[in-house]
Amino acid sequence: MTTIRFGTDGWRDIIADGFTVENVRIVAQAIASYTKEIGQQEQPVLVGHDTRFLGRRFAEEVAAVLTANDIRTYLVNEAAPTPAVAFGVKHFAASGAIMITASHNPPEYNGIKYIPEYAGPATPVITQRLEEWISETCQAKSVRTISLAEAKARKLLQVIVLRPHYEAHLRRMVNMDVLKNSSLSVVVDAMHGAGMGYVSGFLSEAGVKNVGIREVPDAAFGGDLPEPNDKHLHLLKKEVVERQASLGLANDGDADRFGVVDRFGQYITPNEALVLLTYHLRKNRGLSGRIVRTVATTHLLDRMAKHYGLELVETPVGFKYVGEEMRKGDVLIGGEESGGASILGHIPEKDGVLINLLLAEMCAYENKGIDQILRDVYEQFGELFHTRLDMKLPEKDQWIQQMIANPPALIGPYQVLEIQRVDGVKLLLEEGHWVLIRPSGTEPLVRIYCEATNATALQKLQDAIREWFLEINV
Ligand SMILES: O=P(O)(O)OC[C@H]1O[C@H](O)[C@H](O)[C@@H](O)[C@@H]1O
Repeated sequence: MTTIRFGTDGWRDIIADGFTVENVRIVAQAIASYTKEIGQQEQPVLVGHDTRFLGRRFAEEVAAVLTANDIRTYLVNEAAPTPAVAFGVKHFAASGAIMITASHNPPEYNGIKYIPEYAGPATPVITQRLEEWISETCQAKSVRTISLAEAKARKLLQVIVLRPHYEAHLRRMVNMDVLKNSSLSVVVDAMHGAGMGYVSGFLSEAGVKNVGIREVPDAAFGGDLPEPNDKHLHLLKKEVVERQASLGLANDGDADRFGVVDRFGQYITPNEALVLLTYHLRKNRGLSGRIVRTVATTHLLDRMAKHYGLELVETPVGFKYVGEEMRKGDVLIGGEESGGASILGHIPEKDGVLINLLLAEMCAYENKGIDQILRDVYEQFGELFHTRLDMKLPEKDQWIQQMIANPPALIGPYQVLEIQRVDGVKLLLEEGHWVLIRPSGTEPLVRIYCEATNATALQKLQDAIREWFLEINV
């Protein structure tokens, strides 16, 4: 039997290999046992799924196990974004939610995210306890399950409509009037995921000219990955340019991540989007609070925090850590380099739908293209240059451990001034450049992030790093 592990953000495995009905039932049973252990069995549990292959079927299997354990189960009536399901946890005062999704992974994957009662990603303490319950469930072979008909007859199962509640909340978070009066035209790319119709529907309601692409469910994701990054947004780039739109907005498979393209079809990185949003929330919305970013996220946010007199908090990679800070309160924006963010007044979970709408709102407020606003930001705060290398190394763990224990004293011509070990190893260099080396928690990769205060320095850092790998023949 394959081991079920909760990685950076839930359990993911290949459908019919590790991700089987049997294993899904085991995870559901473990969550049922955990829910009872923490005394929350009287509250309902939400069950949602995205557009992946067999998503509905797996969600029903989960519901059958929860109800067999006498836990009231609210099964979401259709494919839904992870942030909508997380919002539903708060809205329905649930003890938590089980979301069937493998986020932006390839189509052959599916997975489970557990969202506890605070409506954000499960903390490592919780996932560790779940893993313990999983192994106990396997040993004791203690999975309970009943038919959905019986669950309904015993009034334990209810199919719920979630979307209007989440949309009502979005209307409170986004300034519809500003959008209404704008001359924006947007292309929205749902990448065949659960975000279908959410961003485009909201924009239409606000009277913003927009067109949706890849807004039909496709478990094969059109032969692409539902990952809204530079590599996978070629269609959106093309459509934005061809239609002479002012903005392109995308979401990943479960719509917790965002992706942005400017009017020239140029990709806007999540680091840039975070900087833009911070600027917008301060300048146009007059909001205040702490800025939370992961170790891998741009230090331009630090400059902005300093300028605005706001506290900056750094966390390890993973929105579970950002969310944890948000739960302490007073966070203006929490975000990460991989395309996740949330803001003040929202749930402590990354929400690609909300972020996309806020970026459109920003363009409407400023009456400018996102590229122009970015230039304004750079004029005021200076520009930083960043990149990420994802490396497949044969001896990954050994290499990383060595790097963490004995990092180099020099990277290219730049001396290491400070070593931090919050997540992997982060080397703060001369002139304000930095390099972070860490193992991915979701893929068998080493991630190397670099940020420099000028483009030449970034190139020198990248060259130096490539040389390390030439030495070990990768
Ligand atoms: O770099 P990794 O460990 O692979 O994690 C990358 C990302 O994975 C998931 O999407 C998490 O939700 C994110 O919070 C995290 O940033």
